Amino acid sequence: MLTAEAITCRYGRGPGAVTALSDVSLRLEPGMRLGLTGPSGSGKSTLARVLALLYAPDVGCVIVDGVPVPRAGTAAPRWLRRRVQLLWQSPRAATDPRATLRHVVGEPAALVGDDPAPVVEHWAPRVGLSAELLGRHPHEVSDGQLQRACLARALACEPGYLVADEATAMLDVSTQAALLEVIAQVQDDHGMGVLLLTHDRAVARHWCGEVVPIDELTSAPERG
Ligand SMILES: Nc1ncnc2c1ncn2[C@@H]1O[C@H](COP(=O)(O)OP(=O)(O)OP(=O)(O)O)[C@@H](O)[C@H]1O
Repeated sequence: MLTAEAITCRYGRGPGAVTALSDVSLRLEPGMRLGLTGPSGSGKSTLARVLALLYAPDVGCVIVDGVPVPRAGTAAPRWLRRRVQLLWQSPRAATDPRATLRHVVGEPAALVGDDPAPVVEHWAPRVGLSAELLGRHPHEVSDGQLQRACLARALACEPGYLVADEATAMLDVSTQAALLEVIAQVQDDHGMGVLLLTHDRAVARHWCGEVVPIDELTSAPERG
């Protein structure tokens, strides 16, 4: 289970500080498909980053499979960070423009000193990336193709939980459906929990077993 317990997250200090999340609690079970909806600025990306252990909250804690994540100042161990993978809204911001898609997909294996080739061979076809596309750089592929590479990279970590932050928002309807179908298939095979954060309630309702508006978990962002 991936748990956020009473998370409060602020940006800045003093009178200009923004409270992006206030006392948010959430549970994501393995195999669950949970949709979290909210308008722009409601704190979705902040929550996504807290859950993916990229931001330490000011108050509260994240618990991954029963293991509380260390507070700010102490890096969470790599195995814990790999358990929760984040699929970003913008694949271009999440990839090195100099890396080929093959390197993007193989990155998690390379980082731990494993041979990336078998990992790429396994995951690229699953997300619909051909060998020819794998040889291209981000500027030589479409957003949808690059997001497929980012999805393969996330899945190559064999995460227990996938947090998708507006991950299909920039894609056309058919590419969006294809990507969600890949996630659904991998979820069926591996039982990972998926949190879909989106402003699009129709997509969330169509795809998720349960949909919760973020303002039911938190107060709206406020000054101070
Ligand atoms: N680095 C930052 N510094 C200061 N304020 C920030 C920062 N990042 C986000 N915020 C503020 O925190 C609040 C929540 O932002 P967040 O990006 O989490 O919302 P969101 O729901 O993901 O929005 P969007 O859908 O537009 O990405 C907003 O008021 C935003 O302006």
